[in-house]
Amino acid sequence: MTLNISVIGTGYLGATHAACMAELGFDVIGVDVDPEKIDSLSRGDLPFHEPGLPELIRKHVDSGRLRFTTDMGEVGAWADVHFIAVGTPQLPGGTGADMTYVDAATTSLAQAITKDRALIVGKSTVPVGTAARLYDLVKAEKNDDVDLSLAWNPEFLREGFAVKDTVEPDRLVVGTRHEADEQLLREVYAEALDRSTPWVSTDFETAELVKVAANAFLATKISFINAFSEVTETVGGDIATLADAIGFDERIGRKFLNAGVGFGGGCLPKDIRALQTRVGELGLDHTMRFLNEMDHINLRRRDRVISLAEEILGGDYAGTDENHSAVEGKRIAVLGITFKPLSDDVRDSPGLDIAGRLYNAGADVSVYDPQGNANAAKRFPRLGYVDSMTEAARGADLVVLTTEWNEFKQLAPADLNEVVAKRQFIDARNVLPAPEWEQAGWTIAQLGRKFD
Ligand SMILES: NC(=O)c1ccc[n+]([C@@H]2O[C@H](COP(=O)([O-])OP(=O)(O)OC[C@H]3O[C@@H](n4cnc5c(N)ncnc54)[C@H](O)[C@@H]3O)[C@@H](O)[C@H]2O)c1
Ligand SMILES: O=c1ccn([C@@H]2O[C@H](COP(=O)(O)OP(=O)(O)O[C@H]3O[C@H](CO)[C@@H](O)[C@H](O)[C@H]3O)[C@@H](O)[C@H]2O)c(=O)[nH]1
Repeated sequence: MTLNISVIGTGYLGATHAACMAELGFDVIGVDVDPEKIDSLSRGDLPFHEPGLPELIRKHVDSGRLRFTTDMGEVGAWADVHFIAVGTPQLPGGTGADMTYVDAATTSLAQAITKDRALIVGKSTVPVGTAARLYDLVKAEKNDDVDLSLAWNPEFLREGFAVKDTVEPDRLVVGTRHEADEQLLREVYAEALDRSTPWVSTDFETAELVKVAANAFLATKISFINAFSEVTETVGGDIATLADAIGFDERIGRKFLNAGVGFGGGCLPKDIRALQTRVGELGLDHTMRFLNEMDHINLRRRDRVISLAEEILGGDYAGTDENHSAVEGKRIAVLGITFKPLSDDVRDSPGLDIAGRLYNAGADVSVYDPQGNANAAKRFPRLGYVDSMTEAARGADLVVLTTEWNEFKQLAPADLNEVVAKRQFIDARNVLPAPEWEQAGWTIAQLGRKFD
């Protein structure tokens, strides 16, 4: 018997998971409360940017193996395995995770299930203790005629590589309370298991904690190198060489040691905050206090870009008095508004934060991003969004590179020499060859390098 699969929540995670499950040969229905998203996906159109995913969605919508609906009743009567992939954003005005969506989705799903046997599988990133709570909730919903259970299977995909990470994950982690639930998940992931993908079978708490531990570790690596950036900016030295040199040690590794304007996105920042909040609720706030420092190091990188802009644009006056910033009235081009390349996601994006702060300080800010303009404009409509790098830089007193898209990494001084008003650049991702720019008459500041 082939399994029918539903995915509840069709955002970055859910739409990817649904399409990849269809690619693996299952019949899949994606469910969302957002009718516009469902209409778009039903036509085979992906409402966000993720390389390789539009082709997969279209392929399986056309083949009939992948459908989308807003009707929970439809999947309750149909699917054997239901993945929960709804959002767990930071609470408005708080630091903990907003569990409203996970709770609502799980409750309405459990009520809608009418099959004799079904398994609900949590994929969203949640505070430890959630799976046990939802397990009780789900069990309370059904009488003994229905064999309804719950498992936890956190997701580790990266935006920009979501399809590959889903189809060929580094590892699969499943938290279950029953052998039969684990066996069912082994059927779902049979293809990855055939390729000897590590299979970590564990309890609910470990499964939930593995996810937040992984993100906390990644955030720590980035902030670790960025803390050294603050030192090299003061004493001199080269942060990229330092990262290369420690990265040669296999115990450390070079990945996630790229110094720059730090981490953003819909995951790392909110997940380290939610983890601190959760351990605080458990009376263990001292254990994760270091993450508070990681968060601060990260946010200080954004401040550093603002102060460099003031320093460069202020000239001799170098900075800010009580009422005025040196960026006031200056034209600034911001290249890159997404939190990282290959995505249109602007959630907690360092580039958008910086562009907004420069605008609020009185600068005339012009923004170009290959994919992120539309999403950024929804959050910060007053910035000047344009369709090319050159348009953004035209007449600029300062160019700031905040996301390392390939087209920015390939930028040469000659592309902008005659376009800008002043040859002044902040490379907040350390991707340009500074000496070449200096030779072409540019003042270029890079994070992690001393700037005189
Ligand atoms: N984005 C990633 O790269 C990624 C990777 C791994 C894990 N995660 C985790 O996955 C979860 C989802 O993240 P995302 O980035 O896909 O979020 P998202 O905001 O892109 O998508 C969430 C979707 O859930 C829908 N939704 C909300 N309530 C619903 C309900 N009751 N029923 C059905 N649908 C509902 C929303 O309309 C939205 O389309 C989060 O917990 C996140 O931390 C995300
Ligand atoms: O050396 C580095 C590496 C990354 N970043 C920044 O860190 C952020 C996060 O990058 P990345 O982790 O690649 O993006 P996400 O798609 O948010 O993926 C993270 O968050 C997901 C959601 O939880 C997890 O599934 C992934 O495993 C985890 O990498 C971005 O702003 C990057 O610019 C750096 O500043 N320096």
